[in-house]
Amino acid sequence: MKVAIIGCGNMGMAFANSFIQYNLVQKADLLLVEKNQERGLQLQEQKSGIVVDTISSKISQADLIILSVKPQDYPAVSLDLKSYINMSQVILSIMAGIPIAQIQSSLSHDLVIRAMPNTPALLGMGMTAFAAAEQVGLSDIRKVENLINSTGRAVFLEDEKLLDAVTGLSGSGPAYFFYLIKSMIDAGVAMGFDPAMSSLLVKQTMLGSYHLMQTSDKTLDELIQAVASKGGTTEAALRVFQEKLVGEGLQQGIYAARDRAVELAK
Ligand SMILES: NC(=O)C1=CN([C@@H]2O[C@H](COP(=O)(O)OP(=O)(O)OC[C@H]3O[C@@H](n4cnc5c(N)ncnc54)[C@H](O)[C@@H]3O)[C@@H](O)[C@H]2O)C=CC1
Ligand SMILES: O=C(O)[C@@H]1CCC=N1
Repeated sequence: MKVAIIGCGNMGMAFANSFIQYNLVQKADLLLVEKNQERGLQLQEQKSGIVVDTISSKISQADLIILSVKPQDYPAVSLDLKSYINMSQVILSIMAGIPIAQIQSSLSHDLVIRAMPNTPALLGMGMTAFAAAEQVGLSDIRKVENLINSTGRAVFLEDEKLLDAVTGLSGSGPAYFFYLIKSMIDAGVAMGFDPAMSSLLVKQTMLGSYHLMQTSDKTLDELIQAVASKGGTTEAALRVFQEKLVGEGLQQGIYAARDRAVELAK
């Protein structure tokens, strides 16, 4: 399969490297279109594929074209791409917010799949949800799903609109996790630990808790109760979280991310 990736930053290359690692795409069949000169040179040194800096007739040979530029850069990309695209090519967009219909009309092209991955894709541990235009056949959906599976887990959504919620939940989700960990490490430092010790205490706690959650029969509420002794320390912390509306704040943040995804299409 020949694949072209337009925009070879964090996510574009997370995808490219997974395809190569699992032998789904050969390096000779991977066209990397990267506008930034410095980044292009870096990719050339890494020998991950054929690196070019502009969209040209070379792209017409690709079976699949992945759009992984920032949504704000898409209008310029679509103007260039429109002249080279051919009818049988499948477009896979991982851009936040931009709906399938908008991509179809800007490229005058039917076969569009839209996906929302996240950065653990760099390790093959990503979570991606995707939806497809009704014109895309099952065989093309399967091919794209196989590729996405090399970056982690994939779920197909019948309702494309939910992709904005996915963006707020799992697309941006890694940042929320790191934010939480950082806040805990900062609290450890404020209580007198050096940063390395605080980091160890927090990260191992999160790792162990994740595995406990995944292997236990208990619900999340029951797991919380198992830590929070009556009249004990955890209860004291949870009371403050409730007073400060930590849970609600987190939820409001997630809705704001979802709403921003909707705005990015405008
Ligand atoms: N970073 C993340 O956690 C996630 C990002 N996304 C989406 O993935 C897309 C890319 O995000 P990142 O990889 O984080 O951004 P990035 O900034 O790391 O990569 C974008 C790349 O596109 C290149 N570029 C811009 N205009 C170009 C053009 N005309 N031709 C060729 N290359 C061009 C830039 O030089 C840059 O290297 C965005 O649309 C974002 O919404 C989706 C899920 C998660
Ligand atoms: O922040 C963003 O816009 C992108 C989409 C999901 C994660 N990063």
